[in-house]
Amino acid sequence: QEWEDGQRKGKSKVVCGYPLSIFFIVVNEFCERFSYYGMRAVLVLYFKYFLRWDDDLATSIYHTFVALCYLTPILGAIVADSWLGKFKTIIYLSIVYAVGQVAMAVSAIHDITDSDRDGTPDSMTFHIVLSMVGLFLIALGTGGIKPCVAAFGGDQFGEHQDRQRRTFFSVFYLCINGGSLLSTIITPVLRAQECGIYSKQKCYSLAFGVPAALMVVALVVFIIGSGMYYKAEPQGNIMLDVCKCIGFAIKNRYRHRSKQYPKRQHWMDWAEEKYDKLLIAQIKMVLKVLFLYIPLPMFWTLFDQKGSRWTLQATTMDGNFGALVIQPDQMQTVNPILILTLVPIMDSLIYPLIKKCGLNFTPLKRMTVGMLLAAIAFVCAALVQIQIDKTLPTFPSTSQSQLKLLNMGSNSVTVKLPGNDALILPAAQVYPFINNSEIVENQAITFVGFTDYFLVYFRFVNGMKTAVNVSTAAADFGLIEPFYYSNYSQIKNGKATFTLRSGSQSCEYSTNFGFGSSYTFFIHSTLVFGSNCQDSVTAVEDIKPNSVHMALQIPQYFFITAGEVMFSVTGLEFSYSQAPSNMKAVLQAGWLFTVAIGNFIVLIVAELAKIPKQWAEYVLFASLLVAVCVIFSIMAYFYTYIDPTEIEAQFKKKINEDDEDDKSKPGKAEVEMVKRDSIKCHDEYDKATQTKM
Ligand SMILES: CC(C)C[C@H](NC(=O)[C@@H](N)CC(C)C)C(=O)O
Repeated sequence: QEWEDGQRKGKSKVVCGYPLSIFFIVVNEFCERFSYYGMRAVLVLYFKYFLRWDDDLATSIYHTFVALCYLTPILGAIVADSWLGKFKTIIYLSIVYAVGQVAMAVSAIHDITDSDRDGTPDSMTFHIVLSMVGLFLIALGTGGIKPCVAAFGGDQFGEHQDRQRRTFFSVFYLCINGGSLLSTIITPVLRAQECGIYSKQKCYSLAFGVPAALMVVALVVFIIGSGMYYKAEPQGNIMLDVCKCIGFAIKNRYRHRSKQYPKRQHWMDWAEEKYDKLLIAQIKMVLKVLFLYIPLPMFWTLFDQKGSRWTLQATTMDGNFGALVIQPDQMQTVNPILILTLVPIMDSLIYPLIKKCGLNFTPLKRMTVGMLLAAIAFVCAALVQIQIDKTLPTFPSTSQSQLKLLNMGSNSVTVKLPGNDALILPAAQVYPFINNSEIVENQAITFVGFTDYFLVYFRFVNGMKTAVNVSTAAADFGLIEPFYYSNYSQIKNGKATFTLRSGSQSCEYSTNFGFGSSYTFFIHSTLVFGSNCQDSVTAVEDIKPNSVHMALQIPQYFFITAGEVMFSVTGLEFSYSQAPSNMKAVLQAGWLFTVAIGNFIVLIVAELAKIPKQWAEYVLFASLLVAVCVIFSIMAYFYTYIDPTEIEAQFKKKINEDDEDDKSKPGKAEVEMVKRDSIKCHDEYDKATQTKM
């Protein structure tokens, strides 16, 4: 260890107690996350509008890609810990990653296959194949380097630099969020530009090109620092050894299942006959941590719904912040913004304050609190949803029908529907009606999945005896025959002025459209062209404008982000500090694997539970996380913190002593030695694993 610390000191300058080398690592992470999140921000739109895929295909491919990005860390970690070492793995996979990003940028140049120069690619297959290859390379690169970069950063600190290493992981997390925040703001702006050689189209190539450039910058920065890094050597095919050792322990245990054989302290001790004591101890450390990871995916299940359920929730809310109008998906940037403020507050204020109060706020306690905060976030989301539901229109159930009765005449009429009381409908009025008798089954107008949050649906019903043309300054919505209605059309939210025209006569009607609303405009038979037609048109709200303000989502974002800081930042460092030296990247990959499983749980629970009320689904997720949190806290209570470096040092020392011993006393009975070693090993392992949760 001393030798390793000496190596670290010799390699890199120390600035304020921190090795200078970590500067290159955090800048690399910043650029890499910019590249990843920037590309991801426009990916679904690229699928939909460039490749012309439908929503379902676009969403499925998007989620498959994200899941793949969290599965490939295992591959990267195995390559790093067993074969190439972290440094070379990062370099090689970063090249793969940058090539993938360039492939994406090239795939988005429509001019390449646009031989008829009409602005659309002629060979979509070329663009699809190239972008899929690009995405595969990106998933391999980003996932592969992810566990290596974090662990490589941790490696730069010596044994007695725990505090500095903890700070490094916090800064590392800040860089992740700084990079992602910047890119999710910048790349949509780049996408909105128009570019092209023969014809101008939305500039996806630029939106992918800038992230590609940032990945190249990330690689160059990492290479510049190469002379300063401490590079731990890979120690052979460790994963294969681990699998073989576990397999042997299980087989050996089974062979000696009879009562005549004395029990051993740990089932892994059954590998002692064949395997190195150090390897067995290292496997024990890893298994203990992996066991503790079992409940963790539930946190990510809730966390990753920011991008899906919470964004959909925002589409039913009012994003008008005065001078600023926020798009539903832009609300997600609240998370990195809060990370950038909460991480320093936690590190420099909250944690030291808790310490001052004499409380031992251990990593596992922090993670438990983080889970509870995420559950609280979902309770907040449920409360907001209840408010939204109050403002939503009542849609008929599957056994009901919805009618809208329009009295187009100038006198009131009495309407009698089977099984209902008679009702009087005044002249020029509309009466929405939900009927239990199935007149036309389930005939409600539902607007699921607005194509654009800023668009509003409207239609006109013509109660006049002459045909009427409806137009705005920007569009003509066509002629509506007498006593007939137009199809629904879309218009931007805000104020709109319609021109109603019959022959050479016209009049104007103005109204205001709120976010997410839908209207039926009823033109009265009494309308006189040439005069003001404001009073001769009745606006009926099919769907009320969104009235619950998006700011109400801030508390849920606050709690989920506070939870993330306690859970994720701590978990990242915990996974590093509790891993044996030769399996640091592997445990980082195990940590990221919990994210992938969490994403699959979202799909499974949402598919199986099929809860009709969204607020109830939020409460279900919150309850599941609380239940999992209780299990986790019990498991954490029995977890004993270890110092892998110390354990490994003791084992190495003992093995050296044994070697000396063997040389001086040749022919000593092997069985005797195994027994004694086994006892010693347990003592050493126990000594080094003292602290509980
Ligand atoms: C799963 C996480 C460890 C991934 C981490 N994400 C974040 O830090 C988020 N707060 C970023 C935000 C933009 C979604 C990461 O490494 O990307």
